[in-house]
Amino acid sequence: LKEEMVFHEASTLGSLWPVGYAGIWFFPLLQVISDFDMTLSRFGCNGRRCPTSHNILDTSRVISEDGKKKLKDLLHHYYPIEIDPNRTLEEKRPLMVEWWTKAHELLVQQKIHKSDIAEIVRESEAMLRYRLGVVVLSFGHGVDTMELRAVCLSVPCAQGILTHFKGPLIHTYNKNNSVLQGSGYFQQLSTRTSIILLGDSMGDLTMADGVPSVENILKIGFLNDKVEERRKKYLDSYDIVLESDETLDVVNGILRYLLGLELHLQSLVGGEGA
Ligand SMILES: Nc1ccn([C@@H]2O[C@H](COP(=O)(O)O)[C@@H](O)[C@H]2O)c(=O)n1
Repeated sequence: LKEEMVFHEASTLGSLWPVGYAGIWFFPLLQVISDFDMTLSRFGCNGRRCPTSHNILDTSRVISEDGKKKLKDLLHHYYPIEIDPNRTLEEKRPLMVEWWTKAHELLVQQKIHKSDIAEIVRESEAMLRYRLGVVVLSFGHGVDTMELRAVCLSVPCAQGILTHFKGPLIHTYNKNNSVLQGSGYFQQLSTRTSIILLGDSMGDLTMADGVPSVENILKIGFLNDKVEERRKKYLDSYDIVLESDETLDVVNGILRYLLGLELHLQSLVGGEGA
């Protein structure tokens, strides 16, 4: 069964639950909605920060020294705002748009070749917490949902060169159905009324807004940075808070538990897959 759970590539919008899985009770009712950066990917390793999707590009060999400096200055200015527990989300939203917009403008100026991207990602220090063997709706942004083995750069390219970023802009604090409009994603999964939501910021809490007929939602928050200052807010908002945990062990434990229940129920009625 574990093998059955390692199937499609993660994080493609519109993907369905693993083909061939015979579950009949819990799993057809379940969807996982996850943030990508610092949630599926790691925040740190051996005492060092791991890069975000943006950081991978920002610090790579395809960016000029001047470009790198400007992108770094933006990070140093806006990241403290992003994680400031004393600012409201309303205050943060326009500033995040400002950050993403300025960063994207700088990236476009760099004339990045699409063909360089996969190698840049391979060369980077980005790491997944775990090779999650299930299909997830993953909220990425800008440099868009980047798998670590091969990047799908969701940006239009002219002759393979980055020309601009496609909208809608998804940043840390606007992740909800408004940015998925027209994708039909939530409609496709409308029978999956139980949700496991994974995030690392207060902005990730709204990722399931717009899912029709939610019956159960379990929100799991990774508290990676400024743990002391932000603990209370996270505990008030997430059902489970994982502090400085670079694994997906808790999530996998929950999925395994559900799978165990599923198999048990199937065996009681002599169902398929028992
Ligand atoms: N130009 C940028 C913009 C954002 N970031 C970082 O990416 C992270 C994205 O995390 P989410 O939880 O929103 O998926 C965010 O924490 C920003 O710090 C960046 O590095 N460069």
